[in-house]
Amino acid sequence: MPDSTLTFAPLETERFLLRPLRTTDAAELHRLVNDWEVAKTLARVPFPYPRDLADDWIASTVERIDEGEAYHLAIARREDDVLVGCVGLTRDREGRSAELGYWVGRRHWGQGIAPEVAGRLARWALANLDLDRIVASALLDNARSAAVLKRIGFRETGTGAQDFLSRGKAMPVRRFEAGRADMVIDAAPAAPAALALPEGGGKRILLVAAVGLIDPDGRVLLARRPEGKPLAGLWEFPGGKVHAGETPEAALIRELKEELGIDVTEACLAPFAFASHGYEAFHLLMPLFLCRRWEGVVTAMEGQALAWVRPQKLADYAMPPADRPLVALLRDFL
Ligand SMILES: Nc1nc2c([nH]c(=O)n2[C@H]2C[C@H](O)[C@@H](COP(=O)(O)OP(=O)(O)OP(=O)(O)O)O2)c(=O)[nH]1
Repeated sequence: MPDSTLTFAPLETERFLLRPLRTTDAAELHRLVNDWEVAKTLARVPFPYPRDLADDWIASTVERIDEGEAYHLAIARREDDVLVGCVGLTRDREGRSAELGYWVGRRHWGQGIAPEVAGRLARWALANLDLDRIVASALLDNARSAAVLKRIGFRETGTGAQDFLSRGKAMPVRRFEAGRADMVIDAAPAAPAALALPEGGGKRILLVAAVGLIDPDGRVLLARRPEGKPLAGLWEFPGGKVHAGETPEAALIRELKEELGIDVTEACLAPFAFASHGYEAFHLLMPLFLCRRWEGVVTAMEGQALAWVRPQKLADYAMPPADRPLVALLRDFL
């Protein structure tokens, strides 16, 4: 489902708004990018940069956002909408990957803008587009750009050569890659007590209750983990952590009200199976219930994406590793 520029909600960072480019940005964009110090680091930017190209480029970015192909956005200061550079992500046509790029106008260097905006766009993309990995590259001698990528969680995967329009030749580059597990999550909440290592060293057991809600057509509800949470972008069974003093059933009844706005009674929660999976920081123990009856209309109360999925199609959705055995069981059962 492609985003439309009209509905593409700008991404906010602490100091900037990442928004679609507008025709009125063309003059400033041209001024900033038609600078050898900027252009020489960019593979797809000619130098000198013709003024008309700024208009064409802006029009093409708008089209490509509409088509869900690429998200090249203006980096605009929140306080006065001044354009300071661009950050972009281009999807691979076939695979579940995309390429990240960015530049900042020379007069705005030295303020830590690139990690702030590139990290935001990468985290947004992994949480909201069906991607498993983001790649990026930096010129071999561009230590600053390599440091930006590492700071936001990218791993270096090797070197290669890439054609640089601005240089009129191929140049050696360092290649980087990040997946969901690599991304540094901003303002991550302090690890809940349940995630801390117990005395003695072993992993804590984290108890999470989850449910397969089944509609009258036999479809199962999946919810997408939102940006900012671990495993963001993966699809999961609705549910959440069991709080101290709660039963798994009570936790689910609470979570389903909070997350989906529906009322479920304990009698309608049928125990089905469980997941037991070792994550790096904890060991997940997750009973999965099935539920076919509830009161109210399933609504994404927290803005999360929801999908009603036919059992045979469940495998098309990227889910946390703990869920894989559950999906197989559910498909056979339904
Ligand atoms: N709800 C749910 N969680 C899953 C599934 N598979 C899986 O590995 N998990 C993991 C992801 C998380 O580490 C953990 C659930 O924790 P959570 O952070 O979503 O729980 P919560 O809703 O209570 O969230 P919060 O209030 O702590 O933000 O269980 C699944 O299918 N459903």
